[in-house]
Amino acid sequence: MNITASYIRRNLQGRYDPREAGNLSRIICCEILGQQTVDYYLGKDIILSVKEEQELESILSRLHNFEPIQYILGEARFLGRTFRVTPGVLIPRPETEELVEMMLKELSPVSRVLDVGTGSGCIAISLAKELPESQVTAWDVSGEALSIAAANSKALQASVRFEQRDVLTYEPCVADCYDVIVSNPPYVTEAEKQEMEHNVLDWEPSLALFVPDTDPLRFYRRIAVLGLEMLTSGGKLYFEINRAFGKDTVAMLCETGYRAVRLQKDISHNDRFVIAEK
Ligand SMILES: C[S@@+](CC[C@H](N)C(=O)[O-])C[C@H]1O[C@@H](n2cnc3c(N)ncnc32)[C@H](O)[C@@H]1O
Repeated sequence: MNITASYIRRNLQGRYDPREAGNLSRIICCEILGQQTVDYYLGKDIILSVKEEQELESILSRLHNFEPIQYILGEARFLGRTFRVTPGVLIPRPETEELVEMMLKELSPVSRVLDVGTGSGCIAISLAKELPESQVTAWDVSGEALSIAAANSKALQASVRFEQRDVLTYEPCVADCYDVIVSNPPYVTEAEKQEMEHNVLDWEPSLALFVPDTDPLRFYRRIAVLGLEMLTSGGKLYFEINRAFGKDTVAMLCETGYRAVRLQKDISHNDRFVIAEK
């Protein structure tokens, strides 16, 4: 193992488990310090300039504070594309990639799609890129998230209309007509905070994460009600959900009048997606 990689691993010992420390060491050496991956795995040493040594110390101190590596890099990968991320937006998750992959298999190529709570824009932009004949609109209440999403859209040359909307208070108008509404809204209950890792709790935006214990389905219920007005007949809802509330979400959608409601598991066998038809 190269000297820098073993120094990084030793430095992160106790803060990260050995597998994660190894992964971080590879990312730092290859993606930040510019070492070729093959040289990294061959254990070749890197000669660091004084500036690079200082940069390495700064990265290690940020990692000691549990800052996610994606915020340190300033980017995250989602379905083969690179998205800019800052602590103003949620870091896109693999489960959300699964949601988009499922949608790409099921959606008509010419769809009017609304993404509620777009964050980095990962869902909306991926759909717009993969379904270029569709019209994609994306809402978020956070101005900071919208400006990052818009920058990502521009960098990836996607066509997405971004609108600042609070879905909890928004009243639809006649122009709101969609074939599909997708959302990965905040869904972590306050009670679940205790089980969360520092890198999420201390760094990712609370606005993107939490819902009150007393009303864990608040976003899903509101979007379902809006969907009754804003979806075309046969239009679909696609939700990413908290694995603890699959059955409750299905029951709520059936009571609200949706049909063909299905609950799907993610790759880790957790209840993770709910799809419904108006
Ligand atoms: C879990 S994040 C999802 C971000 C992104 N769609 C993803 O999958 O990575 C939820 C998003 O909902 C937004 N949000 C929170 N409250 C909202 C509200 N009342 N109206 C609209 N968006 C809201 C947050 O700002 C955040 O960007």
